[in-house]
Amino acid sequence: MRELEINGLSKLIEESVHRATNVTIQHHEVGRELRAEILGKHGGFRGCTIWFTGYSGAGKTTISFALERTLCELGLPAYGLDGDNMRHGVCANLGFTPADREENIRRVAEVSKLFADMGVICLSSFISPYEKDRLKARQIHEQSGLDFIEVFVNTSLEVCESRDIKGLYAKARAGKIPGFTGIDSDYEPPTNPELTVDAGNETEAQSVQRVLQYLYQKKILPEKAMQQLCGPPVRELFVSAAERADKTNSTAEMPRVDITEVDLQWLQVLAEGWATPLYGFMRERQYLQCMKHGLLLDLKPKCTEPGQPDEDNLPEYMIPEPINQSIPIVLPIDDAVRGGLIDEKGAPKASKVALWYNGKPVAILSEPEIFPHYKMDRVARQFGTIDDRHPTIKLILDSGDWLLGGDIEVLDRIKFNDGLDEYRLTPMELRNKFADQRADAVFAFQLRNPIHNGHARLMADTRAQLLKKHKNPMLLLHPLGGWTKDDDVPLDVRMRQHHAVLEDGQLLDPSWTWHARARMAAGVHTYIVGRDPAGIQKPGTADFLYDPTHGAKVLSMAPGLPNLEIVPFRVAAYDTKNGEMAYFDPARKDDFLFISGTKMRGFARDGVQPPHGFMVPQAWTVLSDYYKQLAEEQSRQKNG
Ligand SMILES: Nc1ncnc2c1ncn2[C@@H]1O[C@H](COP(=O)(O)OS(=O)(=O)O)[C@@H](OP(=O)(O)O)[C@H]1O
Ligand SMILES: Nc1ncnc2c1ncn2[C@@H]1O[C@H](COP(=O)(O)OP(=O)(O)O)[C@@H](O)[C@H]1O
Repeated sequence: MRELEINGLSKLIEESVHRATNVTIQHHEVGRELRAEILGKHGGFRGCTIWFTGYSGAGKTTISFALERTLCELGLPAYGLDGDNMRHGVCANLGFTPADREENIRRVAEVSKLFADMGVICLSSFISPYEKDRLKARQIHEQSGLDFIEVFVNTSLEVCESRDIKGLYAKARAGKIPGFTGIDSDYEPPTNPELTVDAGNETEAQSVQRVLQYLYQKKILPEKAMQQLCGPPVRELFVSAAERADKTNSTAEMPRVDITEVDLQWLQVLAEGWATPLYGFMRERQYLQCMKHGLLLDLKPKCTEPGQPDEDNLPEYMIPEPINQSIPIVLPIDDAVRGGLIDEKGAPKASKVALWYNGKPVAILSEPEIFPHYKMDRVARQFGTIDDRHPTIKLILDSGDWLLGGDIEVLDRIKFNDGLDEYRLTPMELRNKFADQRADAVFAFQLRNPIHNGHARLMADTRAQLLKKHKNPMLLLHPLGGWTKDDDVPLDVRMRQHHAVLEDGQLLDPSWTWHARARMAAGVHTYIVGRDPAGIQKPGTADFLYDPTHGAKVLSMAPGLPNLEIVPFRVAAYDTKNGEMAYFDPARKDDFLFISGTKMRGFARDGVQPPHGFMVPQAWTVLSDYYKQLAEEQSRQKNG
């Protein structure tokens, strides 16, 4: 036996395998489909092997066991096979010579194949240092018609050695473990893995998320499970870095459409995945679904009329359930632009159009579709009035009479270069932040005003409420960017004011706060909802355009917003008796002083100090300094 260990056991095994001559493959009576039916609450056969390779300490076990837990919790059968564990059983008689490693990989590949054949997602983590052994493992699977997904856990030897969680590198350096991978035994990195994870630089959660995203793309992770995990999947519309130069050059050959700043903002919304699952600017079909039903029902490219066959039932056009979409995302063009894009029969001249902003191509729109822009209909439905003293109504009514729909590829990240781009995280970046912080619930508070202590109290109370069900609820503080009312406090000043509130730390603790703009695509589950957004007034009057309570009521019954929890907004006002912001108590209504956004701005403008306890003092300083500066500028301009 000792001799065998030294010479390697694999020779003997090879011989014994070859010795098994009079054997015939026996066929099962149960096939993969039936096994899948028994195993999976998600239906369909999903058996495959995900093979993690990398140095000892790279993160193979950590990632695969985290995946095993996540997949099992989602109702997907998964099993982690691990080098250390297998070497306590099936491979207990193998050492670490190249021949023993070869036999180790052969055996575990065969075991993995059986798990995968049964319908299990098999997570195999083995150093598997040699390319030829991994190739053999792949062949073992592919010969049986099973997917083999090689994941290179690419952590450098230096990082693995510095981690040295089992103390093996120290021993190997001291010469106590001969043939240790990376020290005196080779590791051949995969040349063409299905996926590489940068586990030396990213967090565990990010590595796990990357594998999950891959499994989702390969349809091993079903849509429903992915949604359960992190909300609706995010559809980003950027070209990849590798394609950027070629695609940018190709725009020179395309018809050009110049877009406005507002169009560019919508392009950003589309590109970053805020409008998931839209592929681009709405075509007529999606525009009608949105305007007339307030929902996205599918992503099919063509409209049909009664009696016409409704084709295009391709999986990429279907969505599992209707999604709320009450705002159209469209690209208006005028007669002249339309004229340049169509031939004499009215058909598009080119299959691709370049969208330009500020003298630069920013996106490619494919398979263009041009349809009429019924602006009055749009405005009346969306705003409940056609009064063009409302600035957005005016903007729409002044825009082109046609809409240009089509799939979009955005050439580069859209930046606004106003010093605030660092806060404009994409939904995927936000999800990663939340995952890093191990947030198990995310709640959002959107505002266009500075934060006073009543707001802060509401956010803190919401967190306390969520802590009854969750371990680490995080707040997404969501100041509105873009155009707001002319007399609003500008975004950069509000951001500084928000920072001052967070730095004070008494009401809002920065450890559970991340500020940025966001929507559900970023993984938000809980909203704090008050009155209708921004309390819009009838132009030229002091009356509300909508019933102020309707916003919350409508949202609470809106279709197509699954898994959204709404925490009611409780009105806070200044309690003059106790000298603090508190929830309004109708029984003591005379004790309360309501300080609206307008009143607050008025105080700051007039240099009036708000009552003690209304706002964090440093945050008030940010505001009053801004108004002081504004007044000085105005008087300078007046004087010359
Ligand atoms: N000489 C030597 N080289 C590498 N690793 C060693 C060695 N001796 C013991 N160990 C421990 O065994 C684990 C690796 O087993 P594997 O089955 O994955 O190795 S291999 O694929 O056959 O190369 C490995 O576990 P991980 O750290 O999880 O990779 C080590 O804990
Ligand atoms: N992105 C990451 N992915 C996986 N593990 C990570 C990551 N970042 C840090 N680690 C840490 O690295 C160590 C990896 O150990 P382990 O999973 O046992 O590696 P292996 O199975 O490859 O030997 C763990 O302590 C883990 O917490």
